[in-house]
Amino acid sequence: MHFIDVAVPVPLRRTFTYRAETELQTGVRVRVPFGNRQLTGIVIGAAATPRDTSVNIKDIEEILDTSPVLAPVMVRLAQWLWQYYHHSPGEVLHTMLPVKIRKGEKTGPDEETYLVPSAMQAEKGSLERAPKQQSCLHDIQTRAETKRVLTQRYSAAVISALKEKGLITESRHTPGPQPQRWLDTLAIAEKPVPDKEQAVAVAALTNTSGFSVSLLEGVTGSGKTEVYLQTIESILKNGRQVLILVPEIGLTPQTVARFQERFSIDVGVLHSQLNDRQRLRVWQQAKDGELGLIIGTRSAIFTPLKFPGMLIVDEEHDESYKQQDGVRYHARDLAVMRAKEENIPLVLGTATPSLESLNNALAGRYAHLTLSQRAGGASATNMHLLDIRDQVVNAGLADGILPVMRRHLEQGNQVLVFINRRGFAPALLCHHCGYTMHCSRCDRPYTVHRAQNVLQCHHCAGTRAIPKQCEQCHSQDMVTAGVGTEQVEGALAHLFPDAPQVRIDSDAVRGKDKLQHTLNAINRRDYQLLIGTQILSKGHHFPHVTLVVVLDCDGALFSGDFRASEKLGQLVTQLAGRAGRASKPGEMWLQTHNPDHPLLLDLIHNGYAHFARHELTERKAALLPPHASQIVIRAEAGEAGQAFGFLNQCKAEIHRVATHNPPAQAGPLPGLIEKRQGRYRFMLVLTHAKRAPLHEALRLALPGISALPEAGRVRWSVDVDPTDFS
Ligand SMILES: Nc1ncnc2c1ncn2[C@@H]1O[C@H](COP(=O)(O)OP(=O)(O)OP(=O)(O)O)[C@@H](O)[C@H]1O
Ligand SMILES: [Zn+2]
Repeated sequence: MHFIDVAVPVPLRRTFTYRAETELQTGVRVRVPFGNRQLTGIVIGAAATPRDTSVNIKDIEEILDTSPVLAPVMVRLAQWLWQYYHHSPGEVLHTMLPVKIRKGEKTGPDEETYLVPSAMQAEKGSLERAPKQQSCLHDIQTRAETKRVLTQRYSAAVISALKEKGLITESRHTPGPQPQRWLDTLAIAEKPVPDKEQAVAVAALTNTSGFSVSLLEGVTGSGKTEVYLQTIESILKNGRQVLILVPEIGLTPQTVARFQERFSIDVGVLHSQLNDRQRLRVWQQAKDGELGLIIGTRSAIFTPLKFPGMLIVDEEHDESYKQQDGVRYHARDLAVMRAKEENIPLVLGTATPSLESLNNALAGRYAHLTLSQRAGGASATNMHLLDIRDQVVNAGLADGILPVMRRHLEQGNQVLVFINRRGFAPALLCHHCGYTMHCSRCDRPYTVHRAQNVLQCHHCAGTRAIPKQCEQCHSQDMVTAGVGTEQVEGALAHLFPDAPQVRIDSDAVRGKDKLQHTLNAINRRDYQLLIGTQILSKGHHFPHVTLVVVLDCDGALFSGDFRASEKLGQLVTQLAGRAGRASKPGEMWLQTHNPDHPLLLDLIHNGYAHFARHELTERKAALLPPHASQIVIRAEAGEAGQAFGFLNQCKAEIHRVATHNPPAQAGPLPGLIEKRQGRYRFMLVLTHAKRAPLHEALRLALPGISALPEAGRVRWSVDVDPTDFS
């Protein structure tokens, strides 16, 4: 009799012991009874023989796999995840596995129709006048191919001719795995000669074996992608797989095409818009070692690899790597654990490192590679502050910026105007009584959207018609306050009627294709004026943009979020990086009411590298991450007192159990957005200079917290290494 530890899909923070006739491999799926249900679980390992064998330990009912769906490395990663993020194993596996695997469905590819050579031999010379048929027959004879693939290569007529001649037949079966299939087509296309720093980086990364983490800190346009391309060349040639993570909106067809074109291999692509079947297919192919290269967003970090060679996290500072619900994991941190478990190198690339990664590099825990020059002779963007105090400002545009814009437009170049707010205006108010139209579920002003003619709440997405009169005093004198992209677009159309313009925000470019078309049109120079939000700031290559204007950066200087200045530094630097990427030099102007602010001055004059190092010393002085560890417990409820009360009880419980070396507890504090969708939001912030005692305190407190009667009444969650305090 064997006792087995099984992770089952329930929200409890523990695994369960079952009995099996035989020993079971770690990572196989099993059907187990749970209460009066039957669930699909994953074998985590052998369990200790229970001390009290009289407790009713149930039998495993069915073993679903002959080989594990999760390799031992991935099982260890899962265990790390549920311990580190204090989550239930069930929820962790839910996050890690494709839906169809979780549901206990059959793994492996579906049956396919193959075209195979028949026993009949072609008569000599019979295909001489049909070269297409000859070549098709040749393909079929040399390699088993599916009908699907062959009909992409040959016309239906060619295939049916061969069938009629009795030279080929159809056969249906499940394809066996074709490990390292990419080696059949792998070829290296023409590539630029790396500059000195690129060459050093490529050499350093190519010479590592086993586990290591390297921070590749390369200014925007310095050719980091080229470094990845040249580094993974030898890895792919050696039959090893490479997994590349990119930010949510950095995964464009151009990115994928760049890798495909360089290597002439299939690239497995994983993003949130795939359906379950597509996702399972890539997952399975990667697991069978058929795909050499997989590029994906956050959750692609869970892709199994049969021949792991290297992990790359591009734009490692990007916020989209942190999941903000369920298991709130950070894909970059997970990549470090994954690389360690797989014993392979990890590359973290960015122009604007997160303070976490920078700190690790400066402390010598990560190798530090730098690219300080732009590639191909492009020069760095010049940055300037525009003091807009006492200036006339119209729709967010100060008088002083207009001649600068005109100069660039007259030279035929493109100008990018950045404003981080979509819609026409962030508020609608009554000019008579001052009443502001607001969403009652979130207690926040509605944003005015002129294009759709609605008011929209940006916190819950709720909409309503734009009222003709004030709800409070019935005056018809309703005015907007503040500026959004739509308003800037309208104003620019008046100011520069000859410059074709395009707006790029999530309203204007819904869907992946729309964004793609717009980006292509920009690079075809269909537009001269680009007005956009965050979407424009990341990774895109705009060779004709020579001027970037940031309409407002003052908000971030006075934010309640201690990461606001780091984020501002990253945003401004990435935006500056969109200008002057080709032969023409670029410049950037930041409109501000605070031209003497030391933060802005440091960023403008000394660049992000200096700015970030200075931020690190500030964080150290304030005992904030990465010089301390944090965990947040959040709670939401329809009544503010309920959420607040629950967190107070959490605080007391932590205080009770963490007698030795306890964490500092701040709160309960209201979230930066106090109310959302009718629920009040509070948080309890735990901070400790050391990670281990912080986690230990929470681990000890969680059973007591979960048992609180309030725990069943409020919506609460644990967020380890929080990045978002909204
Ligand atoms: N050694 C080189 N010689 C000539 N051109 C190069 C070289 N390396 C890269 N390039 C070109 O320079 C441009 C920028 O390179 P790449 O996209 O790799 O930079 P990046 O650092 O990833 O950019 P970013 O972080 O700003 O998105 C590309 O057009 C690329 O083809
Ligand atoms: Zn709302």
